[in-house]
Amino acid sequence: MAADRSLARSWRPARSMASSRHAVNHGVGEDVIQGFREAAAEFFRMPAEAKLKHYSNEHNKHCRVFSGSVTSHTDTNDIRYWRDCLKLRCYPVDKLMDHWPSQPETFRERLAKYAVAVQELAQRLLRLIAEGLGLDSQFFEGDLTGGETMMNVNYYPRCPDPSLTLGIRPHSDRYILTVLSQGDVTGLQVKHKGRWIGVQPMRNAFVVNFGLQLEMVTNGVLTSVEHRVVTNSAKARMSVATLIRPNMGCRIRPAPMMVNGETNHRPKYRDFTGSELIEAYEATAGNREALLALFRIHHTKLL
Ligand SMILES: O=C(O)CCC(=O)C(=O)O
Ligand SMILES: [Fe+2]
Repeated sequence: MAADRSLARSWRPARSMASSRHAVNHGVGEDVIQGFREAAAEFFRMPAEAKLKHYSNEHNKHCRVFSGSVTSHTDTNDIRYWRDCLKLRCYPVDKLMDHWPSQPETFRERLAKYAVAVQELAQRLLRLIAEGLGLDSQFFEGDLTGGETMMNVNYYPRCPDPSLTLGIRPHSDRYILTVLSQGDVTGLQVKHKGRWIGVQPMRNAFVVNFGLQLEMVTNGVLTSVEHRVVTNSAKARMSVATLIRPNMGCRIRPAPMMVNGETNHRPKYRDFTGSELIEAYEATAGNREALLALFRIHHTKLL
């Protein structure tokens, strides 16, 4: 497929690559991206009462609005989180769209187009990642990515004093892959060699972030990206994160192709289910090191 070759040239990962990249030439139409972004922005512009009916802190709901975010267990100061989030399950669309907000009127139709296009892009990226790792190109298909896809539509209002707030705490995403549309306002930062570095927005490009599940499935070859969002006093910001998820009951383990008996290639992580991953993620507030520690195998050294 021509689009695949062009995406591969711009994107194909090497072994041990950096864990957050921009995807361009991705084949998702500007009308699809901007169409959904406009509908989502309109959702957040609705009066508080209209949004309030979706408000919930129940994690299992298919669609909910909430504000702020839990305090990271690594926070020692009193940071406030400056975010409203519309969190919903977005794919497969036919099964889930009745749960989505019915206002604004264009919302469901535009989300359906966006969710299908981004799902297809994620599948193409996963095939390229598998090939880049020397795995079968279909390696990630099936249980590892077969759960209902999640979406965070994040809205960060202008903040009078950004020094007192964060948009989102430092975290790695939990699953295989996140495809993020960050719009054209800065705010996303990734950790690189111990420092936070801003990811400059590129119109219509997607930021692709590797998640913790991918880090463990590749036995640490592809590392998950730690990221956070800072606020600003000049402009509100909106991002749309699409998270590809496993079937919750399936067993997840380092890919057999990536482990063997040699010291450097022993399995670094034990096997676990998608539900265990979620539990561990909640317990560690998405902190990469703390979460990986819960699944790490400690091999005894033979003298
Ligand atoms: O707003 C962003 O750019 C990042 C959002 C994010 O990290 C998330 O929803 O998990
Ligand atoms: Fe994230």
